[in-house]
Amino acid sequence: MESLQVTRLMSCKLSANISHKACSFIPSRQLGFSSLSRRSFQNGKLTVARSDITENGGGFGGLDDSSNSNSIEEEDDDEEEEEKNGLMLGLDRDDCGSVIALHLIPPSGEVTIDSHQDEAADTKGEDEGIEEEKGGEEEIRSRVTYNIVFVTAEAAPYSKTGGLGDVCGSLPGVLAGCGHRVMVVSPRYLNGTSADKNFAGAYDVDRHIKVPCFGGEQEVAFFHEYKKGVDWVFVDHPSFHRPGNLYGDSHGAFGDNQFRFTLLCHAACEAPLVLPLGGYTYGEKCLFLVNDWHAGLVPVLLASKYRPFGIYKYARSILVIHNLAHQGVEPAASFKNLGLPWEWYGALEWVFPTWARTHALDTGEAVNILKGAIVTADRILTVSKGYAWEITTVEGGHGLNELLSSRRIVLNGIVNGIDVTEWDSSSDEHISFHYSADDLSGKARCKTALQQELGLPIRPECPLIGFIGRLDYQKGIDLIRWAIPELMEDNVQFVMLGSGDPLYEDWMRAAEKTYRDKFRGWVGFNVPISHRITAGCDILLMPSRFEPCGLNQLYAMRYGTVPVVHATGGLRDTVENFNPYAGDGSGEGTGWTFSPLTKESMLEALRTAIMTYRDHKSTWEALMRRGMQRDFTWETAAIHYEQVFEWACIDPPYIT
Ligand SMILES: Nc1ncnc2c1ncn2[C@@H]1O[C@H](COP(=O)(O)OP(=O)(O)O[C@H]2O[C@H](CO)[C@@H](O)[C@H](O)[C@H]2O)[C@@H](O)[C@H]1O
Repeated sequence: MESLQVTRLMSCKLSANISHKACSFIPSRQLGFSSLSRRSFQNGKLTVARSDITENGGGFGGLDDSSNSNSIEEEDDDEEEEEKNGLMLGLDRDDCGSVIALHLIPPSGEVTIDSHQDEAADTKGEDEGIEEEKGGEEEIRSRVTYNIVFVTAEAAPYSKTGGLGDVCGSLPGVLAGCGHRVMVVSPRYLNGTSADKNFAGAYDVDRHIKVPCFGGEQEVAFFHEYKKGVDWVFVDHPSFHRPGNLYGDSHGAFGDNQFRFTLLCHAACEAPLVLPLGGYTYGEKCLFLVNDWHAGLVPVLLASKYRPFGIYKYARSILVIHNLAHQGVEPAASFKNLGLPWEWYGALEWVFPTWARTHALDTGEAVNILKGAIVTADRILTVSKGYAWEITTVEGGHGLNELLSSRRIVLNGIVNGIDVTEWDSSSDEHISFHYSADDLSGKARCKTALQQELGLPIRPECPLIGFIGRLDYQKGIDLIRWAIPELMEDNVQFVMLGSGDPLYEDWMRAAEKTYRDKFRGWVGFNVPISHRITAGCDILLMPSRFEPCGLNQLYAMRYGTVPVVHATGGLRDTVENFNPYAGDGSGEGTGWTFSPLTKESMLEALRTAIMTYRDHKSTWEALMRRGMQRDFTWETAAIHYEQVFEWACIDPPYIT
C-alpha cells in the first residue's frame, strides 16, 4: 500500500443530519470520517476539511449525492478554485451506506508518494494517518497515527484516587505528542468540595444522548476541555455528583457503581461518533484503551451492540489491567441492566467456587465485567511484564488466570512511565528546596523541612522511612503494622501517608500517639504532602502483597529516595536489588527487593538499607544517583504502547 504525505488542506462542505440518539440494538447511522478529517458545524451544515488524502487520479464525480443525504457545496471562491483543480476520488461507505471516508487529492502537485511498504502500512489501511520522516540518506520511515479513546474511571488532575488516575492523566498527553489524536472519556465527578474546580475548564458540548440500560433510557451529557493536546471528555450524570470519593464514602463503596460505570461505557462508545470535538468527530475507526473493570463493558458493547450492525468494524479495543483484584462482580440478575443483548450473558457469566458461596442454595452465579472485557478485547495489556506473567498463575490470577492464560498470545506487559514534569526534584512546586543528581544538598534540606512540618525531632542523621499509598490489603499495611513495634526500637523515624481501610487509619493515629518522637501517620489524600514525603525521606517502603506496577517507587527513585520493596510484579521489574560486589566493587542496583513477604524478611531488608545509609555514605549516594538517572519516562513506555497498537490493528477484530 502506498502512503502519502499531504501538504495542502482541502475543504468542502457537507450538510448532514446530525441528530443522534444512542443506539439500543439497531445502531444509529453516523458519519464516521477517516482519521484526519476535520468537521465543524456552521449554520446547521457540516464542514469537512481533510488534511490527508489517498493517492490516485480521478475527479469530484466520485461523490454520488443521490445515494445519501449529504450534499457537497463549494464554500467560497478560493475554495471553488481549489476544488476545481483538486480531485475527489470517491467515498468509502459502511454497510449502512453511511460515508466513512472521502478520497481526495489536493489541487497542486504537492503530494509526495511513498512507495515504501512496511508491515504497518500494509495492514493499517488507508484510514490511518501516515506521516513520513526522511532520515539518513535514502531511509524513509512511516509513522502510523491513531484515533485513541481512553476510557477510565480516573484521570488526574481531574479525578484521582491512585495510580490509575496518574496513568490516564499523563499517558494521553504523551501519545498526543507522538501525533495521535487522543480523547479521554471519564466521569464528571462533583462532590461539593474544592475538587470540583478541577472541572471548571470543561464546557457542556450540548450533545445529550440517551443510554438504554437499567430498565430505561438514561440521559447523559458530555463536557469537554481541550488541554495539552488531548480532548478530555467528561460524562455527566447526576449519579456522578455526590459527596465522597470517586467510588464510595465513609459507608463503603457506592451501591450503584455498576450503574455509574455502565453509563460511562455506553457514553464512551458513543462519544467518538457524536462529539464534534474541535469541529469534527473521531469517527468509528478508533482504538479504545479500556482501563480496568469500570471501562470493561466497552469491548463487550463493541462486539455485541455495534459490530453486528456494521459500526466500529475497524475499531480495536485494548484492555489495560491496572489491578486484577477489582473485577466489577455483581449478582447474575443484574445482567439485564447492562444494556447488552441476552445472548451475550455467557461473556460475563461468572460462577463462584463452592467454598465462596454464602449458603447451600447459593448457586454462585454472577456477572463479572472484567471477565467480559478479557474475552472480548482485541488485546490485553498490564502495567509491567512481571504482572503480565503473575496474572496467568493461580496465585496472582484472582480466579481469572486460566482465562488470561488462554489469551496469553495477546497479553503484554508495559511498565508505566511517570510524569517527569510533575515529579521533578529540581522544580517541584510542592517542595521547599530543589535538588538534582549533580547537587543533592537540597534533599537534606527537604528532609529537615519535612521533620519540622510533621513535628518530628529534626535529626538529619536519623534514617527517615516513608510509606505512601492506599490503606489496603494489597499494599501490605498489615505487615507494617506488625513490624512497627520492633522497628521503633531502632534509631529511625517513620512517616505514613494514606487513606482507606478505617482499621488502618485508626491504627496510624494510635501509633502516632505511642511513638511520638518517631512515627507520624497522616490520614488522608494529600498530593503536596506526598511530594514532600517522597523528597524528604531517605527510604521508601513498599511491602505490597501484589503490585501491578507501582508508581511510588518510581517517584522515589527519581527523588533520590531509596526503595525497599517486596519482590513482586512491577516492583521487581523496576527496582534493581543492590549488589555491593558488582560493578568492580562499586556496587550496582537502585534499592532492595525482599522475599518472601514476611515481617522478618522486610525488617532484614530495611535494616540492611539503614546500615548502608549510616555506615557507607558514598555507597548510599551512588544508590541514590543510580535511581535518579533511571529512565522512567512515558516517552519510553509510549513507544511500547505504539507497538501494541500496531499489533492490534494488524490482527482482525477478535470478535467480528
Ligand atoms: N494518601 C495519598 N495522598 C496522596 N497521594 C496518594 C495517596 N495515596 C496514594 N497516592 C498516590 O496515588 C498513586 C498510587 O499509585 P500506585 O501505582 O502506587 O497504586 P494504585 O494501587 O493506586 O494503582 C494501580 O494502578 C497503578 C497504575 O497502573 C499501578 O501502578 C499499581 O500497581 C496498581 O495497583 C501515587 O501517585 C501516590 O502518590
